[in-house]
Amino acid sequence: MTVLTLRALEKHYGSIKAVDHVDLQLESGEFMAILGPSGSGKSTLMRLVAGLEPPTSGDIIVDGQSVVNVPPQHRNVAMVFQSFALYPHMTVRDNILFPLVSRKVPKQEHEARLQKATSMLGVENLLDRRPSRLSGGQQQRVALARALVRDPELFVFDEPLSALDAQIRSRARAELRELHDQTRITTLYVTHDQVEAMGLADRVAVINEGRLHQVGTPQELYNDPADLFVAGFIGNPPMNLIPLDETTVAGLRPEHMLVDPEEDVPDLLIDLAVTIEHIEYLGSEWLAHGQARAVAGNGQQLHVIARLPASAHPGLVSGQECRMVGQRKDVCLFDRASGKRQVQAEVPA
Ligand SMILES: Nc1ncnc2c1ncn2[C@@H]1O[C@H](COP(=O)(O)OP(=O)(O)OP(=O)(O)O)[C@@H](O)[C@H]1O
Repeated sequence: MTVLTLRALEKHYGSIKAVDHVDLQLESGEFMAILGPSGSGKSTLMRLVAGLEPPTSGDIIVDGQSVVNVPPQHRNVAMVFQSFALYPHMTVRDNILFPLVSRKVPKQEHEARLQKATSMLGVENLLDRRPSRLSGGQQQRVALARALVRDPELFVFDEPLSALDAQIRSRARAELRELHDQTRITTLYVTHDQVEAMGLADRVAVINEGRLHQVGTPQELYNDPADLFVAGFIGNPPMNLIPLDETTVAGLRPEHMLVDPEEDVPDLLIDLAVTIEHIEYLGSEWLAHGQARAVAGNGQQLHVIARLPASAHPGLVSGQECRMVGQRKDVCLFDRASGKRQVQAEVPA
C-alpha cells in the first residue's frame, strides 16, 4: 500500500505555470480524481508523478521517499491513457505481458500473473486477438490488465474512459471502481468529466490554471464549495451565482431555487424577478432558465436556472414573468474580490 505526497510541486513552461505550487496527499489505497477544465494542468501533473517530465521545483514523495530523481522505468507507477496505447502488432497476450518482459521479470512468473490480471478483467478469452479486433470496451480492459500485471504501487489514469461510447462508459466506470475495491491500489485519476470524478473517486482535487482550488469528497465539493471557481464548475448545471452587494456573491443550487412559491418562505435571502427564457425537459426533471432583473441594484441582467422534479410541471412558458427565491440556509456566500467562501459569521443580516 502506497502513500503519495506532492509537496510545493511546480512545472513551468516558459511563462506558463502548468502546475502551480500543488500540495496534495493521497492516502494508502485511496482513489483520487484530479478534475479540471481543458488546459488546467491535469496531464502535466500526471506526467510529473509518472516521471515522464521533471518538475521545475517541489517534491514527489512515495512512502516517505522522494522519487523526483528516479527515472520512470524505476517508478512502480502503471499508467493507463485515453488512447489505451496498445501495441497493434502484438496479440493481447503479448501486450499484457509486455511490462513483465521489459522489466525482465522471470519467465516462470508470467503465466500466473497473466492469469490473475486477465481473470480480474474478464479478458481471458481474448488472448490471441490483436487490438484491432477488439471493441473499445475490450481494449480498455486489456489496457487495464496490462497496467495491473506488473503489480504497481500506484495507478495513474489519464481520461481512460473518454474514448468509449456513452452507453458503455457508465458500465466501464463501475468496473473500474470494482477493480479498485479489489486491489486497493492507490490511484490518481485525471479527468475533465465531473460525473466520472464524482462517481468514481473517494476524494476529488479540483484544479484550474495549475492551482488546486479544493480537495474533498464529492459531497463536500457539492455542498461546500471553497470558492467561486468550484461553485461554478461542480454540478450540472452549476450553482447560480448571484451578486448580493458590492462585496458578496450568493451561490444557490438550481434545486434550491424555488419558483413562484405559493406560501410564505421563511428566511429569504434571494428574491428575484425573473423572465423565463426557456423550459428544458430532461425526463427526470425540468430546468427553468430565466433572466433575473436588477440584480444587486445595478440593473445588471443575470442568467438563472431552477431545477424542478419531473412530477412538478412548472406550468411556465417562455417570456413569462415569475419569482425565484432562495432561503438563507441553502445559500453559500463568497467574497466577490477574492472568490473565497465567506465564513458564516460574515453573513449579512
Ligand atoms: N510541453 C509543453 N510545452 C509548453 N506548454 C505546455 C506543454 N505541456 C502543457 N503545456 C501548457 O500547460 C498548461 C496545462 O496543460 P495540460 O496538458 O497539463 O492541461 P490539461 O488539464 O491536461 O488539459 P486537457 O484536458 O486539455 O488535456 C496548458 O496551458 C498547456 O498549453
